[in-house]
Amino acid sequence: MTVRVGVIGAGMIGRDHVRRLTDVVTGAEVVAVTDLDAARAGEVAATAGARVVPTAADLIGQSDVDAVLVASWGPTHAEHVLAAVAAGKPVFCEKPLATDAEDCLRIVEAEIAAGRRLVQVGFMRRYDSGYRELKKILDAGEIGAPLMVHCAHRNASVPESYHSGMAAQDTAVHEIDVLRWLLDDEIVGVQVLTPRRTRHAHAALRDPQIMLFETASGIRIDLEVFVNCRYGYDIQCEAVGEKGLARLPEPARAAVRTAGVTRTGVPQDWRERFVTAFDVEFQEWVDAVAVGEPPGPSAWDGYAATVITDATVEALESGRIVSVGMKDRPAFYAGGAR
Ligand SMILES: NC(=O)C1=CN([C@@H]2O[C@H](COP(=O)(O)OP(=O)(O)OC[C@H]3O[C@@H](n4cnc5c(N)ncnc54)[C@H](O)[C@@H]3O)[C@@H](O)[C@H]2O)C=CC1
Ligand SMILES: O=C1[C@@H](O)[C@H](O)[C@@H](O)[C@H](O)[C@H]1O
Repeated sequence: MTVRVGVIGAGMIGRDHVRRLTDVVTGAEVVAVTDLDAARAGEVAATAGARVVPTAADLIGQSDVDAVLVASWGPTHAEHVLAAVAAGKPVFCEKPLATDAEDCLRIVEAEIAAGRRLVQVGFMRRYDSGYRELKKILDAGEIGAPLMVHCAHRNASVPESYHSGMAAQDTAVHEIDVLRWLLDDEIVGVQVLTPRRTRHAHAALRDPQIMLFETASGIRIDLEVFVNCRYGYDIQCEAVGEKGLARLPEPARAAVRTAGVTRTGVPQDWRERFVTAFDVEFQEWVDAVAVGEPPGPSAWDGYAATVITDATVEALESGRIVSVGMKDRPAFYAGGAR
């Protein structure tokens, strides 16, 4: 079966996912695209031989749209996801599931009422081969019980519109999700430390930040978020356990030796670093939709990520240790932080 996809949002990532669904993934076809900017929608639709539809509501209602991809601005996600669930259609929503925890809960409730898993949130790191290798090592108990995890998330630079809260909401949200999944544990508390500010950050931006998370079982996680590091896009993760440690592999790159030095390139942005993870993420989503299986990261994971990022922003603003106030996980989403 070919999964016919309708796409809401034809901006930077929407355009890239249309290319992926058209040229990389098998078993999918983009049939309709909508964007507030009709010209942009037209341009992107043309690359896939799809048609332009005026609004998101129209697109979700099209009879030949089997599944929906939401790649519009974060504050619009909840409305589109709720409409897709109401129509009984599988929906892939780029992160965040919603910018507000209450909206995330509304989606959770709607999905439970629908009686089957329809929502997948775009946490692509769970599809990265390096993170998957780490997960296998941890699950097999090779390093013993994990005690600490040291992480870094560095971007070369960010636009002027990026504000201090986005370090959690837009950037650390990926670690928050992947660490819940890796450790099969819940984050229960957070503190944020602010070192000396880099002179490359614009005046109102706290950069870098050190986020300290504690899990329910007592694992301590330190995460450096540094979004003006200048040298490239760099993701680090090292789990230390009772009898060893496991470190996320560097992306494979040739080492060049010349003029007395060895050098290995650093990816320049997240698209380059996680391109294969995105490809695998979409192939697995399409395969799951085609056979009616439950998709990947759930609406519950989207809710958890938003609650934890909210607590992280509060910790940054207050300077205090903040407890994460998460509801109990419904049985519908049983199976750990997956
Ligand atoms: N998984 C990842 O690593 C990444 C995820 N994202 C997420 O993807 C989403 C989109 O980000 P970008 O592509 O960078 O933004 P963008 O601003 O480049 O594109 C968003 C597009 O959505 C359209 N749009 C907004 N509201 C709409 C609505 N109600 N109906 C139809 N179209 C609408 C806008 O006109 C724009 O063309 C965000 O939620 C962002 O957090 C973005 C970058 C990386
Ligand atoms: O999702 C992403 C961006 O929105 C965010 O701004 C970056 O910091 C992340 O590395 C990237 O994966």
